[in-house]
Amino acid sequence: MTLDPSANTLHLRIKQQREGTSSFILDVDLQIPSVGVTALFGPSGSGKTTLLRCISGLEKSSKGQISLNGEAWQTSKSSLPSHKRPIGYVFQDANLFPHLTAQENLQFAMKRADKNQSVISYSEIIQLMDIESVLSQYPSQLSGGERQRIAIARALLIQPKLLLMDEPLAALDDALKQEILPYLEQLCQRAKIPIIYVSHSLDEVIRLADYMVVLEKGRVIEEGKTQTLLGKLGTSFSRYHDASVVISGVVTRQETEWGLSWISFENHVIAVKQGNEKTGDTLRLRIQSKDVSLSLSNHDDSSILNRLTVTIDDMITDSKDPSMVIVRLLAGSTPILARITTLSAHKLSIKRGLTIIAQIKSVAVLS
Ligand SMILES: Nc1ncnc2c1ncn2[C@@H]1O[C@H](COP(=O)(O)OP(=O)(O)OP(=O)(O)O)[C@@H](O)[C@H]1O
Repeated sequence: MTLDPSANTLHLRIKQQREGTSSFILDVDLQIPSVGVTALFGPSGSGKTTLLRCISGLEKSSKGQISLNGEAWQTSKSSLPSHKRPIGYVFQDANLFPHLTAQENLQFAMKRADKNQSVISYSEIIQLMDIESVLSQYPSQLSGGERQRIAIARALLIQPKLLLMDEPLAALDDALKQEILPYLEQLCQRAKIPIIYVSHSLDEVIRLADYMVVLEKGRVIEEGKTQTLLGKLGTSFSRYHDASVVISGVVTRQETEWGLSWISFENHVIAVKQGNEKTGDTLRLRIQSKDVSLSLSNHDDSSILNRLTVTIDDMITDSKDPSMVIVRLLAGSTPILARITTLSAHKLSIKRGLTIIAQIKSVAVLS
């Protein structure tokens, strides 16, 4: 890959070998979009945290080139020290100063702020993270979710050019995760800077990330737009039980008497439970492969509302469970995955090019 330092991307060409006994080598060559959220995904020990540490300048032995929108932070000849890199960092644990109130923690960050950069104002972030009522509390008096919201606000108040988030929800229980995710969604949609988000959770990645980088043993094995990668067969996550696709569509009809909105994409429509959306709004829908079944005929005597006429594009056996296959379907050019038993695939004579009915049992509205 050629490194074009003038382009509007975060360029990372990094080689880093851990000193000491570890044989781990991180070796990546990436051009990450300079807007939106990029998820770093991969098994434990694949090098996600090491990559974030290299970007932030904490790994002194890292070699290579790092630049954001043409501004070089590291070259083969020089390296900007960590404290001079305009980066906000959110860790798994909030790491707030315990002897300062939430507000004093934020004020401390504001003293470090880059005066030439304006990512977000104090009032905006207080409102976005909904932390006004807890500003006078000390960290020990806050819930885990509140602490993490203060930590996110603090990272943004230094007015960084890049935000790194290393499993920011990992230390929270499921209920707190669900509580904080909407704040993160809002933040990710409104932030004017690139965000790199490390997670083990496909659910978080699907909700938050526009772009995905999958690491394995220090190398990039998959990379691309989230929506495109999710619709592929043979990726590391397509065999997951919660493997899903994301479809963007427009609300074209609402039936309030039935509590439904109809979402159109290409020549297809999908019904979803009506929420706050209005006709004309664009929605992102998540369809899990386990919620899609296949039928050779269109049963309009079925309780399943969403039945799409699709074409079989491809199919693979789940390498971890040979009794299951994952079938890639095309609704127009939009991919949908179905996870069905190998026996069903055999009985239906599933093969490429076959026109078939995809029955979708459940659809989640993402945003
Ligand atoms: N301080 C260290 N000294 C030596 N080796 C280390 C050190 N920290 C991590 N490693 C090794 O570097 C490799 C990458 O670790 P890293 O923490 O970057 O992975 P990760 O993908 O973030 O994992 P996890 O998802 O578990 O956080 C691993 O093999 C790990 O054992």
